Amino acid sequence: MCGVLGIVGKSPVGPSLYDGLTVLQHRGQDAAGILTCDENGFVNLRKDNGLVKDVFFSRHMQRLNGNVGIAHCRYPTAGSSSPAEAQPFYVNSPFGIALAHNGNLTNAESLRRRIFRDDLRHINTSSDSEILLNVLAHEIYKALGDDTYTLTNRHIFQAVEGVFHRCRGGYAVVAYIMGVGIIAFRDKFGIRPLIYGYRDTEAGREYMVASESVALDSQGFKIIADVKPGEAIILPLEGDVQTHQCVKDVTYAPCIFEQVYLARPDSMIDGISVYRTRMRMGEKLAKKIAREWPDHDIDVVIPIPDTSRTAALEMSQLLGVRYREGFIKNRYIGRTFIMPGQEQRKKSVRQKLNAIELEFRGKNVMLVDDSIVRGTTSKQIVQMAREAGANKVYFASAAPPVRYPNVYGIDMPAASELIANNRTVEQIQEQIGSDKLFYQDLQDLIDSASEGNPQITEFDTSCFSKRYVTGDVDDEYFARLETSRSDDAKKSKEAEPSELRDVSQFSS
Ligand SMILES: O=P(O)(O)OC[C@H]1O[C@H](OP(=O)(O)OP(=O)(O)O)[C@H](O)[C@@H]1O
Ligand SMILES: NC(=O)CC[C@H](N)C(=O)O
Ligand SMILES: [Mg+2]
Repeated sequence: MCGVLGIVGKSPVGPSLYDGLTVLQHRGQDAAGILTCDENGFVNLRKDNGLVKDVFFSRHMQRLNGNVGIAHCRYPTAGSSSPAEAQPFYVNSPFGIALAHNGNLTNAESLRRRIFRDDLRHINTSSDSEILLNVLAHEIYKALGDDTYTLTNRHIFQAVEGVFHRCRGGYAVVAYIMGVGIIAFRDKFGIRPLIYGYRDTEAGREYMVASESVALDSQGFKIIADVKPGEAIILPLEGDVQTHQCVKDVTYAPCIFEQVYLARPDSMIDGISVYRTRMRMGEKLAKKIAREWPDHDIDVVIPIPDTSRTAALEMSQLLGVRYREGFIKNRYIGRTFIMPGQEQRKKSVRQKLNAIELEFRGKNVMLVDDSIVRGTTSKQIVQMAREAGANKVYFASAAPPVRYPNVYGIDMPAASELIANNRTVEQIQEQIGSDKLFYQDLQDLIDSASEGNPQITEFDTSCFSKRYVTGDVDDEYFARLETSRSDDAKKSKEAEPSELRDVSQFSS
C-alpha cells in the first residue's frame, strides 16, 4: 500500500498536497513526492526517501508552484527502495504525464519486455509503477492516432481502456496530464482504494482524489464517490468531473486487509466505515471466544496499540471483561509492519511499546491484535506481558491466520516469513508463547466488512484464503516473488552499490 493524492485547485496546491500526504503517511513511510505544474507549464518535482516531514523543506515547497499537482507516499512492494523509485514518475511524451500508483502489477515483467520491444520505450528503474506510466503514455499516444494535437476526453478514456487491457494486478492510479488535468482509475476489482470529492472556494470549485477519505475530510473536501472498479475519472483544469466505465465486466472485490490494518479507522472505503468494521470484528471474535470457552478466566482485555484498539474495546464489552491500556505506544516510532527489514521491525516493537506493570501483575490477560503476520509483534508482546508479571497470557487476532503472500501492494511476498504458513493454530500458539490463541473466522471477517455496505459481498482475501481475485497467480509466481522480494533477497540487494539514477528535477 502507498498513499496517492491529486488536486486540481484554483490557487496553489503545494501546501494542500503536503498536508494531504501527512494524513496518508500511515500508508507509506519510506519515500514521498509531490509534483506540481506551474502557470508557465513547467513541472516541478520533489521526491526522496523519508517521511513527508523529512523530504520537504521550505525551499522545496517554495518551488512547488501551481494550481494542480499529484503526490505519493511510498511503501515499496515492487522494485527496490532506491530514491529513484520514489514517486510520482514523469515522462515528457505525449504532452507530459506524471503518475502516482498504489498497488502492484502482477504482469510487470512481461509488460517491461513488451514496452521495450513493441512500444520502443525505456524503463530506467525496477519499479512497476514506472512501467504503468509508460503503458499509459503509450496508450494515449495510440488513442491519439493522427489527431496529434488535440487530446480529448474520448482519447483519454480509450487510453485507460488500453491500460486495463494490458495491466494485471492491483492499481489505484492518479496521473497528471499536461493541459488536461488529473485522471484517476482503479483496477477492475477495485483492490486498492480511491475516492474523490470537491471543495467550493471563492475562486471556484476544486477537486481532490486520494487513497482514503480522511485526506479529503481533513482539507474540507466533500466526498463525491469512490472510483469504481474499472472506472476512470477526469478532473479537468476547467469544468466538471467526467467519468467513464472503461471495463464492463468487473467484480467489486476490494482488499479486506485495508479494513483490518492498512487504512485509518476514520476512513470510509467503498461506503464501509473502517472503524465500524473493526468494531464488528471485535464483536464477532468475542462471540467466538464465548462460544468456544464459556467458562473463561480472562481478567482483563489489553489491546496492542494502535490498530487493534477498536476491536479490543468491543471485545471486552461483549465478554463483560475490563478493558485496560496495558501497553503505551511511543508516538514517535512509525508503524512497524511496514518497515523494510526484519531487524528494524523487531527492534522497533520494543522501542514502540512499553508495558504498565500494574495492569499485568497476577492477572490473566487477553492480548488483542488486529492481525498476526510475521509474528514479530506478538512474540515480543507475550514475553513483555510475562515479564510484567501476568499470570496467564492469552492472545486473540481480529483477523484469520495470514498464511499466503499478498501480491497486490502489501509487502508479504514470502510465505516462509509468515508465522501461520504451514502451521496449525496450536503450533502458532507455541511459537508466540501464549497460553491460548484465538483467530477470527474468515467468514466473520468478511461479514464484518460487508455489513458496512451489503452491496459489497466479495473481497480480496488472498492472504487468508489463497484465492487471488485476478486469477493469474500461481506457484511459479510465488517462487519468483520469494527469490526476489523476501527479506533476505532485499538485504542482498541493499548490499549492492546504490543506484545513481535520481530523476527528480531538484533533489536537495
Ligand atoms: O505479526 P507482525 O509481523 O508483527 O505484524 C502485525 C502487527 O503489525 C501491525 O502493527 P504496526 O506496528 O505496524 O502498526 P499499528 O501501530 O497501526 O498497530 C499490526 O497492527 C500488528 O500489530
Ligand atoms: N505499496 C504500493 O502501493 C507500492 C507501489 C509500487 N508497487 C511501488 O513499489 O512503488
Ligand atoms: Mg499493530
